[in-house]
Amino acid sequence: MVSQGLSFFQRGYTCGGGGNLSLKLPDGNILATPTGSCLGRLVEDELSVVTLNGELVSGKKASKEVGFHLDIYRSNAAVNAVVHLHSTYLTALSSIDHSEKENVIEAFTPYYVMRIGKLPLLPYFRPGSNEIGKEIAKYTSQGYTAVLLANHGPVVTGTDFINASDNAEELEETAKLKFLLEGMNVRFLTEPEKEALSGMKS
Ligand SMILES: O=C(O)[C@@H](O)C(=O)COP(=O)(O)O
Ligand SMILES: [Zn+2]
Repeated sequence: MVSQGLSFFQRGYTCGGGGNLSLKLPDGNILATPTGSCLGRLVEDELSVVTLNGELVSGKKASKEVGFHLDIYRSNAAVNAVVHLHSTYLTALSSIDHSEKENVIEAFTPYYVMRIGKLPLLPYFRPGSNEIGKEIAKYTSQGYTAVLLANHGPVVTGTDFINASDNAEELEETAKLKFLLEGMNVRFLTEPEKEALSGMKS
């Protein structure tokens, strides 16, 4: 988590104190980034360990978003890691008033289909609000890999921490491509092409 946080930071996927990370430990507790921490300067001994009910076991006070991380774990047993970033292109996308909110990135690459598939836009909530987790869980319980919090940024899950990180990076690059392709005659994947990729989850 420390090295991946630094990698996210160095490659511009996060800056300042934005974003938070968590993963499920073998004993069922959750390792999370402390509140106010910069992902580029995480300290191993300071990482927070909390129970699935949110009680602090060790380390510093956990992220103010640890509640939504826990709601996600409780919503879907296949999720073993959560990555929340304020990455530039996804945060820009989250700040557009989309009329269609069930999926704000129509697929134009197979990698997006294999890792994410659909990206719902959730309403705006104050960061740290208890309501965020309830809204996200409506989607993660159905198997969605990622959601976008309006005027805030992405929340991305994975079967393990590397998978969640790779999913978050692929999603940010897809959003970047979407903006690069703005106004161009994009060829979107057809339904049969998307169906042929189902079961090819990365
Ligand atoms: O946007 C926010 O304030 C939080 O969602 C966030 O990204 C950082 O909060 P902490 O994890 O509590 O530092
Ligand atoms: Zn945030």
